[in-house]
Amino acid sequence: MAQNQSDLYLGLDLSTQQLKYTVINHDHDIIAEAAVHFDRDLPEFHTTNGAIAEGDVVTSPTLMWVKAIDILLERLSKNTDIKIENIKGISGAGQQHGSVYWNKEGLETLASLDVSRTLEDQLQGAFSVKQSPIWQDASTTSQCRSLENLVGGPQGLADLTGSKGYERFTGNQIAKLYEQNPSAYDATARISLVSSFIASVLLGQLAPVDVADGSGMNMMDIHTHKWIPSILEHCGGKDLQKKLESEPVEGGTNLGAINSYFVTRYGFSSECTIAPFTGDNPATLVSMNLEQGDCVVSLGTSDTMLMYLPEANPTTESHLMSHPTNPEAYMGMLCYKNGSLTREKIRDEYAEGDWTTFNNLLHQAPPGLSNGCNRRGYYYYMQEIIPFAKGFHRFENDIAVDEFTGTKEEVASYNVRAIVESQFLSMKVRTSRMLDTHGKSSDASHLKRILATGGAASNPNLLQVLSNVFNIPVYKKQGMNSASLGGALLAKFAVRRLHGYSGTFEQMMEDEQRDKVAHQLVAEPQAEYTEVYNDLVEGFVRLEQVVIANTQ
Ligand SMILES: Nc1ncnc2c1ncn2[C@@H]1O[C@H](COP(=O)(O)OP(=O)(O)O)[C@@H](O)[C@H]1O
Ligand SMILES: O=C(CO)[C@@H](O)[C@H](O)COP(=O)(O)O
Repeated sequence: MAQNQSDLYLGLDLSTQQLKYTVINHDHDIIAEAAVHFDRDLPEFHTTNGAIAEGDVVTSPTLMWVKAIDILLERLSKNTDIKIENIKGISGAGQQHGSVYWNKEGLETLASLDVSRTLEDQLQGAFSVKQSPIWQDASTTSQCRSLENLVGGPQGLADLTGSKGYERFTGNQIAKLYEQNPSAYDATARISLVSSFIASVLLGQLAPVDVADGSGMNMMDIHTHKWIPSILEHCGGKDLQKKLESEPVEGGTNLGAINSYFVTRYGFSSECTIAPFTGDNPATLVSMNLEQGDCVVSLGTSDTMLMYLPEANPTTESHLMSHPTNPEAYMGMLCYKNGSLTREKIRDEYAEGDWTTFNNLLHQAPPGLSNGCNRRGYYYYMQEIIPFAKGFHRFENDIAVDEFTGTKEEVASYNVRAIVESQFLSMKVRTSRMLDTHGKSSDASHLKRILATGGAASNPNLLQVLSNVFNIPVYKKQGMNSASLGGALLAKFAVRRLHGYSGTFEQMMEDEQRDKVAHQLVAEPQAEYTEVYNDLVEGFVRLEQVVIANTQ
């Protein structure tokens, strides 16, 4: 099958609040984008922002994701801009760390789908655990400590797997199930990540975990990309190796052709290739076409900072993940649970639930929030990952206060500015610590640009503060959904390799991307404010220690 100008590639992204698709052509132009929004389009599953939270236990109904696939593919097949039979490959991404538990019957059904019925109808009984634990879960602290103890402490686990023990990481979620619900664990034939779950559905059989998403499990050797047998046994007994079925695979691998169900029901070509699905953050990284000195800030449901790293220097404060397309390289990551949803809380409380009002209030408060009184705010509506803290904490002249003092409008503007500044200051402080660790081996110590993405990157006011806090310009790329775009590019890479291409992913991007000026400047540092933020760092770190001590 030769390459053809009419060839298309499909990327999917099953993130926290939506399932999205992006279709690209041979030149990487975006032909179509759409999404199924879980709360709005599937209210019968009763999620809030795509999840169901019961204290620290946070899950999503697995069947909701199945139904979202039905709806998204139905919409895709009706999109007249796309000839579905021209889609040569599919890949994509999932919110990281979340897990899906298949029972034996479920896998059998998957292998023999009836084309006259929906996936939802057929896969209702397919899962031994009906609520999938997701990345917002914070209920596995004891499993994290136990796993760290097994390998000599947090740094020991980070040295082996790229990260210390984190509550949301899949190995700790599996260990909790193994300990607390042995009957459900025993009824589990196979375990998927959210990413490999979608690939499995499209293949009609279990798909392997990809190495980049596999490094968000606390169970994979970050250097060899293989499962660590002693950790598997600790988390899930002797059976876990079997439940994962195979070792993780590198991005760009051909997993096989799409299941005939999708050929007959939606008109896909029977030659359409399925490539490994990765995590939404690694997929975002590959969509961004990074140059030296670039980092990515994704303001989605979570806020993340992503960076290409040529060498492994694991720390206990950041994540080191395998690179999605370069087996020799790594992705450094910071992840904040209190991203968009916590900004929404402040918007709803102080800005009438409206982003324009939020932006006006942001401009009313002085940058740095001083103006005769030093104000600081730390906002962790959910149990934060870095730092491990919870609750809303405000300070005036270093003294803890329940609320800022001032008129109603001043108080509103202080809270709006305080949340935005404190979120970006935390990122700046931890980015420079990460760079200090990697500085010897990487050019990343000289960050030159931030490439911004995610739903909140549509707000230029936030990006201006980001630029001022980091003192570097902020750029954006075409398209709404960087993770599904990354998925479409990974699909193309896999198809090109299947047909003999021997170059790297980066070479493919260099040679075949038509629009070379893909990043647009959206904010430049304003000299009068950048100094303010430099001066704030010391006080920010000091008061953050008080917050951490108060929430232990
Ligand atoms: N104008 C805006 N200003 C700030 N945040 C926004 C704006 N528009 C959307 N968002 C945020 O974007 C978030 C969704 O981002 P998105 O990347 O689509 O999420 P995910 O991929 O995690 O499902 C919403 O929760 C919302 O708070
Ligand atoms: O936990 C992490 C990364 O470690 C999150 O970033 C999830 O991957 C969810 O992503 P979004 O839905 O916010 O894009």
